[in-house]
Amino acid sequence: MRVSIIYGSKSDKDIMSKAGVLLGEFGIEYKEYILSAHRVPEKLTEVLEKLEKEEGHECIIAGAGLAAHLPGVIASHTTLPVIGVPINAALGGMDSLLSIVQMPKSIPVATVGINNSFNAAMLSIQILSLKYPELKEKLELYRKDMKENFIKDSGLEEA
Ligand SMILES: Nc1c(C(=O)O)ncn1[C@@H]1O[C@H](COP(=O)(O)O)[C@@H](O)[C@H]1O
Repeated sequence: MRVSIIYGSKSDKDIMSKAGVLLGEFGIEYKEYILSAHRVPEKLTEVLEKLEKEEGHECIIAGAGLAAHLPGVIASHTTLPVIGVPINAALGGMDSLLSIVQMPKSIPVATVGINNSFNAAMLSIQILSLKYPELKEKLELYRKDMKENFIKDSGLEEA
């Protein structure tokens, strides 16, 4: 099982790398690519073709800031699920959020919160868990631990 993490500039790296950390914890193979629909459109098409057809990637996480066309353009080239991460490069990230979430009918991008690449990874894991039962088990365990830790940390045990 493989996931691609694609982002528009090396300036997005710190935010987007958090997705890889979570995927790694779940034992999911991933590859990071810095690609831009605006700056290297031909290269983007080339890589997309390869990652789906030759490398068997099953889900794509795509992050970009400013006029964030990258996730939408990626979605237009593939039927793999694309999860968009709006990045705060200006205007608090609102420009990017709106660019990513407001896709025209037929080409959706599942959009998470601004800078929330962690949730993008989580959603990709949930999507893959439909196909891989061992992943579903790990997710259920993750949720159980999260709940227990929340109860412990917030003092709810005593309540
Ligand atoms: N939105 C896009 C695209 C695209 O959509 O193709 N390519 C780069 N970018 C974004 O531009 C911002 C500034 O990039 P630089 O820091 O390289 O100038 C980054 O957040 C990147 O994702």
